[in-house]
Amino acid sequence: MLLGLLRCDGPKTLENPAGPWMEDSFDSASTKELLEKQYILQGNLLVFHMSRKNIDADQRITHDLEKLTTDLSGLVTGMVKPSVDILWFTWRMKLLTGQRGVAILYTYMLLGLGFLRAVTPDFGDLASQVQQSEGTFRFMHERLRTHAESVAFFGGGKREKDMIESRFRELLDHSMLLLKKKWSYGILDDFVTKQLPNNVTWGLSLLYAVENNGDRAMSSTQGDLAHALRYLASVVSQSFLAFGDILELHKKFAELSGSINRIFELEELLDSAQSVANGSKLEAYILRRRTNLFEIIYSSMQSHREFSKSKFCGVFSKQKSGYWDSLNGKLSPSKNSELYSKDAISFMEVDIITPAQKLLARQLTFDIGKGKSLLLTGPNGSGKSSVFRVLRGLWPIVSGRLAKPSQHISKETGSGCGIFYVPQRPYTCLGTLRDQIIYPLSHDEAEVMTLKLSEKGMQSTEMTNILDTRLKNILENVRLNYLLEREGNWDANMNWEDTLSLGEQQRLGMARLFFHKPKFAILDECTNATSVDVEEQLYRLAKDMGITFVTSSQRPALIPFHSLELRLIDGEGQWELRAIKQ
Ligand SMILES: Nc1ncnc2c1ncn2[C@@H]1O[C@H](COP(=O)(O)OP(=O)(O)OP(=O)(O)O)[C@@H](O)[C@H]1O
Repeated sequence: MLLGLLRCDGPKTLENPAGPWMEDSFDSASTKELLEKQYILQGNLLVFHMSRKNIDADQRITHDLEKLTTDLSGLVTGMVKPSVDILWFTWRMKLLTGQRGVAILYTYMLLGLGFLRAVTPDFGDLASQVQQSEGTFRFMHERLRTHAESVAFFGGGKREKDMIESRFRELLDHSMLLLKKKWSYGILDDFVTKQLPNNVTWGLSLLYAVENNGDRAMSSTQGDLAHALRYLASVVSQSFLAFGDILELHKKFAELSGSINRIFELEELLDSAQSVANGSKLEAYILRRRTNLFEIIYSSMQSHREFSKSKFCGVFSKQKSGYWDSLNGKLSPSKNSELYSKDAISFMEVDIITPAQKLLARQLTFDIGKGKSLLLTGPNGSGKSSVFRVLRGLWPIVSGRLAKPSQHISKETGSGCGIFYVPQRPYTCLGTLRDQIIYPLSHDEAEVMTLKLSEKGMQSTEMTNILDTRLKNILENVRLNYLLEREGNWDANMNWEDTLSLGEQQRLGMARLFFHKPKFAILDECTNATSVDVEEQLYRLAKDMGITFVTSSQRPALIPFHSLELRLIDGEGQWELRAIKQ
C-alpha cells in the first residue's frame, strides 16, 4: 500500500513537509539579509534630503520589504513543488502513453503559457501603484499626527481632511482597478490552467484506452483495464495541475515585479547618493545632514512624547487621562465662556490650567484693542503657549470668559479672518509652493478670496495670475523670492519640510500670515530662528498692514513693536501686566 501511494503521490509525500520548512528558512534568510540592508539604509536615510525626491522610504522599508520577503519565500516553494511534480509525472506519462502523450502535454503547456502571457495585464505596475498610494496615505497620517497642534493652530483641519480623503480615493481607485483586473484575468487563468486540462485528461485517457484495447482485451480482465485507466487519469490530471501551478507562477512573478521595483528604486537611490557622497565634498554636507537627522529624530521623539500628553491624545484615550476624567467631574468648561468680539481680544478672569491640572495663570485678565499689541514673556514652561492654546480653543476655559474675533474668512466679502495663529513649530503642508502660502485654504478657495477682493467677472486664468502676483509680492516681503526662482514656478511640489531650513519655514509661516491679513495675529515664538534684522522687518511689515499681534518671544528687539507686556512670573499662577513706554 505504501508502495502504491509512492507510485502516484511520491513527490507530494516528500515535498509537502519540505514546503513549510523551505518557506520558513528562506523567509528568515531573506528577511535577515534584507533587514541587515534595512539597517544600513536607515543609517543613511539622510540621502533623501539630497535627492529632492519625495520617496516614501518608511513604507518601502517596513511594509513593502516584509511583503516582498513573504512573496519571495512563497514563490520558491511554489516553484519547487510543481517542477518535481512535472519530472515525476512526465516519467509516469511516458511509461503509460509513450512519447505522443508527453508531446501533447508539453504542446498544450507552451500554447497556454504563450496565450496567458499575451493577455496578462501589467500586474507589476498596478501593484506598485497601489503600494505607492498606500505609502502616501500612511505617510500623510503619520505627518498629521506629528504636526497635529500646528495644524490645529492654523485651523487646517478641513484642508488636511480634504487632502487625506483625496489620497484615500486614489488608493481606492488603484486597488479597485487591480482587483477588477485580477478577477477577470483569474477567470481566464483558471480556465486555461485548470478546467481545460481536466477535460483534456479524459481525452488522453481515451487515447490510451483505444491504443491498448486490442492487447489488453486479449490479456487482461475488464477490472484491470478500468484500474489502469483510473491510474492514468490521475497521472495526467496531476501533470496538468503541476503545469497549471507553473503557469500561475508567471502571474505571481508579474505581481512581484512591482514590489521588487520599489525596493530596488530605493536601493539605487541610496547607492548613487552614497557613492557621490563618498568621493566628493558632499561628504561634509552629508555629515552635517546626518547630525541634523539625529536631531530631527530626537526632537520628533521628544515632540511625540510631549504630544502624547496633549489634548489630542486625551481625546483618543479618554478613560486613561486624568484630565478628561476630571473634566467629566469637577473641572468642566464654564458655560458661555467664549464670546465673539469684532475688534478686541479680552481675557476675563480666565484660569490657564494644563490637562495635568497644573494651574499656570490664575484669573488672567487683559484687553487687547486694535493697534495695542501685547508681548507675552516668562521663563520656559511658564505657560506662554498654553495661553494661546486656550485662546485658540484647544484647551477648554475652565473658569472666566474669553472674547475674541472669528477665525473664519467672510464668505461674502472675502476679507481676511479676524484672528490667525502662527505656532511655535513651523508646519509645511504637502503640496506646491503656492499651497505653502495660502494654507489652510485650497487653490480654489484662495482664488475665490482673491476674486472677492478684486473685480468681479474675471476669467480663471486672470484669477490665477492675480493670485500669483500677490503671492510673489508676499514672498519678496519675507525675503524668500529666491525660492520661486530656484524652483521655477508656483506648482513646484516637494517635501518642503526637508528642503527648507527652519528659518525659511518660519518666514513661510509669516508669508501665510501676510496672505490672510488678519486683524489679530497670534505669534508664538514663530520667528526665533530668523536673524534679528529679518525679524524686525517682518514685524514692521505686519504693523504697516494694520495687524495687531500677540507675541510670545524672548527677544528684546521686539519690545518696541508692542504696547503691553504680560509676564507669566513663575508658571504657578502669578502674572503681571504692564504698559510698554514707546
Ligand atoms: N498637554 C499637556 N499636558 C500637560 N502639561 C502640559 C501640556 N502641554 C504643556 N504642558 C505643560 O504646561 C507647562 C507650560 O507649557 P507651555 O508650552 O505653555 O510653556 P511655554 O511657556 O510656552 O514654554 P517655552 O518658552 O519653552 O515655549 C509646561 O510645564 C508643560 O510641561
